[in-house]
Amino acid sequence: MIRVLPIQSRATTKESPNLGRLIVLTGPSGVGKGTLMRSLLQRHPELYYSVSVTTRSPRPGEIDGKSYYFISRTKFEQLIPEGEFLEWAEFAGNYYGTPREAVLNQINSGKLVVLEIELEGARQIRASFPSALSIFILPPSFEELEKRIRSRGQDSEDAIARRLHRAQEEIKAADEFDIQIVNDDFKTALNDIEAAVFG
Ligand SMILES: Nc1ncnc2c1ncn2[C@@H]1O[C@H](COP(=O)(O)OP(=O)(O)OP(=O)(O)O)[C@@H](O)[C@H]1O
Ligand SMILES: Nc1nc2c(ncn2[C@@H]2O[C@H](COP(=O)(O)O)[C@@H](O)[C@H]2O)c(=O)[nH]1
Repeated sequence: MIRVLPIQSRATTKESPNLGRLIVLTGPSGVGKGTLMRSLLQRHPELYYSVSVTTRSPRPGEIDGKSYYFISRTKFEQLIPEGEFLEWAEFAGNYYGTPREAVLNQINSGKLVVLEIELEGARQIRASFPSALSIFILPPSFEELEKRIRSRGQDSEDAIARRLHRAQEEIKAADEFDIQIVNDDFKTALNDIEAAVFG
């Protein structure tokens, strides 16, 4: 049986200096969130990266339990009412969610916990954890975003179209978040994220 912990509020976090903090990295698909995240984790292995649950099929090279926990739609839909997700959303035809218990345990043990998630989930986290640091990653241009999604070579034409369509809406929401960083020069963007998290 998995124990469901209460969601931490801003007040709880402020009153308990030993508690960790959530950091949310969001932005359109293909902007480079995952690549930036991996580099950030190499520089700072003390960060805890939350492995998400998804109903998407694994891409070549993706490992269950490391890239994602890959589960069926039926299983995901069972887990939602059981309160297993801190946030969840449907994105480009698949479900994605953040495992609640693992993340709350890490925060409670004082860790900085990093989530790399899409817009709707990031909004849910902002509502539940007002003290979370939220960072929106922007592409230098829409054309460059499309180039990056295509150069990754891992999505069907249909998936690319859905992701680009969604990206137009997501980019409009950038101002909702604490910090906006343009991922043009990779190292500059990485340094900017590092400064936002540790500065
Ligand atoms: N600053 C950059 N300049 C050029 N290419 C980049 C830059 N940052 C990332 N990329 C490349 O863009 C592609 C997409 O990056 P990545 O998969 O990290 O995006 P993402 O935002 O995590 O996408 P998704 O949300 O769909 O998982 C990759 O091929 C990556 O190497
Ligand atoms: N709301 C959530 N979004 C998530 C989560 N894990 C990943 N994502 C986002 O989904 C899209 C698509 O990812 P891909 O791996 O299929 O390219 C991307 O924006 C991810 O950041 C999650 O747990 N919750």
